[in-house]
Order: sequence, then C-alpha cells, then structure tokens
Amino acid sequence: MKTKTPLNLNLKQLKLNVPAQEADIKSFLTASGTFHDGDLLLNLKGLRLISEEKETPDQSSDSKELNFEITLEDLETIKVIGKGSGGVVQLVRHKWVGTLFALKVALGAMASAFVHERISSHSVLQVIQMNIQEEIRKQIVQELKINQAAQCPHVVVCHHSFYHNGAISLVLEYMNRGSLADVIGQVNTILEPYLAVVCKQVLQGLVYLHNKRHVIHRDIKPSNLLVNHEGQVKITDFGVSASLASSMGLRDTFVGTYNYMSPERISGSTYDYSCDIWSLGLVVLECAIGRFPYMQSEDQQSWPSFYELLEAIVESPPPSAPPDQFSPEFCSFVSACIQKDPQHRSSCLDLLSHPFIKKFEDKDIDLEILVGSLEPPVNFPR
Ligand SMILES: Nc1ncnc2c1ncn2[C@@H]1O[C@H](COP(=O)(O)OP(=O)(O)OP(=O)(O)O)[C@@H](O)[C@H]1O
Repeated sequence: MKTKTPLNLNLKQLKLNVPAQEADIKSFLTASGTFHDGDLLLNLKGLRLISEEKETPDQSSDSKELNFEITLEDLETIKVIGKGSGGVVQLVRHKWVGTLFALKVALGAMASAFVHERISSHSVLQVIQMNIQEEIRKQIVQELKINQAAQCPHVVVCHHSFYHNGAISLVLEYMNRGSLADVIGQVNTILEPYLAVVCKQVLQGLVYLHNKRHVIHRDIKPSNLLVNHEGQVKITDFGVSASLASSMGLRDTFVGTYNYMSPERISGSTYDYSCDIWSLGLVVLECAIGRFPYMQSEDQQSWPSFYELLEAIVESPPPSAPPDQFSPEFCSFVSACIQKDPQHRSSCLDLLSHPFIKKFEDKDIDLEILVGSLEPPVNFPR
C-alpha cells in the first residue's frame, strides 16, 4: 500500500496567509456576548437569522432533522478527528441520546487568538478565544448562513451552531468514513465505476450549491468531500465559499489551499461557478491516477513550489487522463472539467448527464462495498 504522507504534508504547506484588518469587536459582538452580523445572531443558544425569524416567529431552534435539542454541554468529546486551517474537528457524542456528531470549532478565525482548555470530568473541549479579523469573520458568517440553509443529501448537514466564550462551533453530521483524501490514502486509486458514483453525488451537491443557493464553494478538494458507511458522498467546508453576488467582479484574497485552484483564480482574475468544476476535475483525475495531477510522477520527491505550480496551472496545457489507461468517457469527462478557459468548462448540470456518469447509472454500483472494505479513519463505532 502506498503512503501519501509526503504529498499531504506538502499540500498543507501550500497555503497563503493573507493579513487582514481587525475589526472593532463592538461592531459584531453585543454586551451580552451575542455575535451579530447583518441579519445573523449567534450565541450559546444557537444561531438565528432575523429575517427568517420574522417569517417563522415560533421557530426557536436551528437544529436540523433532529427531534432533540442540542447544547454544547450535552456533547462529550470522544477524540479529535481532524485539523485544518479552518478549525479543529472533534468526534463528539450527545450524552443523553448517544448520537455522534462532528464538532468543528472555528480555529481559522483566530489569527491573533489564544487558546485555553475547559476540562470537565467527561469532556475536553478546546475553546478558541477570538480576536477576529474582519476578512475571516465574514467567511465564518458566510459559512454559517450557507450551512444553516443547506438542505441537500449531498451537502453535509449542519445541525446547530453556537457562539460561546469567543468560539464558534458547528455541530455537523458525522461522516464516519472520513474524506476522499482518507479513501485515496488507503486505496491509492479508485476505479472508474466507483468514481462515476462519487462524481454523480458531488455533482448533485454542486448543482444544489450553484443553481439553488447561488454559491461558489471555492475549495473543492479531496478533504472536503466526506464519505459515510452507506457510501454517501457529501460536500463540506463552506469556510471560503461566497455567494456569487458578493464575489463576482472582485479580485478577492486567496483563502485556503491553492492546489486545486483554477488558472483564473490562482492568477487573481475574476471567477465564477466554473472554478469548482476545474477543482472537481483535478480531484477526479487524482483519484484515478493515484497522484496529484501536477506531480510529474508517483515517485516525485519534491513538491512543486508555489511559483512552479502557478506557472504550470496558468502556462502549461491542462492535465488530462491518459487515453491508453482510461475509457473515452472518463477522458472526456475530465477534459470537460479541466479546461483552462472557464467558458469551455461544462456546468455541473451538464456534467450530470455526461456519458461517463450515465454509463454506470443502471449498473447498480454500490459505493458501500468500496468504503466497507476500508479501515475507518477513526477507530470508533460506525
Ligand atoms: N463532518 C465530518 N465528519 C467526519 N469527519 C470530518 C467532518 N468534518 C471534517 N472532518 C475531518 O476533519 C478533517 C479536517 O477538516 P477541516 O474542514 O477542518 O479541514 P480540511 O478541509 O482538512 O483542511 P483546510 O481547513 O486546510 O481546508 C477533514 O479532512 C476530515 O477528515
């Protein structure tokens, strides 16, 4: 079995930290400790969108698809399951109901943060004190709004969100097989029939985000595509997504990793929904060939520097699937995504009816079989 550790390490290193202005804390925090931004209010009791409250006055909780209330005190930490630039993710269990969740504590907001630990007999919860930077605060608010509104089987459910002691926590649906990065870390490559099923689900999530929510995800990558034991694939992490309205025409700051960034994004030009399609194409190709497509070979030791990658993405012909190893349908799908000119990329809706997706639709391919054969990333009840 091949290990992907060096690649992952290098991926983590490829980040840009953009200095941002700090906002006056009073502009978003009330005296009672409620975090507010426009129509969004967030505190220990949870999250409210004032505009929605007016429409549905008796809707007092933002819990989704749950028939019980969640408070932070009711959640006990089992273990840390992931860390990213956006925060720490813990596997937690509802003490009374037993349901498992992934609790994401927003670490990304804390450029000048300090961390302390609150320890009780049952739980160790890292609380991150915020000294929020304006740009990052906006990202979090955006993430909360999208999460609250998201209702799609291929977008990770955010059951609840809290603001307490300076920390924003998201109670997320627990995806017990981890991310696609975990899957390819184990199997190295994914066969076309399974890839078609993965792609279809991601495309359904993207159709929801692009066409219903009018949101560009902007950070589609293997670690943001989560998998569960039923073989469901869901998109997560809207930390850097933005509504089209607020980002179109803006040469905004880079946030997050840039390995999967389209040429127009990495070069700082304007971009639209199609940047997610480029990223999806790279992810799919990576899953098929077993290496990040801009790595020359599996054995390549040194990761390209930012400038090498920038040059490759912007100047070189786009990566493609080798036609001697993959079906014409797959090669065509990849090339429909990885087009340097954004206007030449297919939309997610068009890709859903691409021959590569259609080819396996009536074949009853069960992703559960693939994920069932893998070691779960967390050694805990599935
Ligand atoms: N809902 C979830 N269920 C199960 N595991 C999760 C969940 N959310 C996140 N994880 C795990 O935690 C890891 C870290 O997630 P996080 O979103 O904080 O960072 P990331 O996407 O890996 O990296 P970055 O923050 O740099 O974009 C993920 O890669 C995944 O393995």
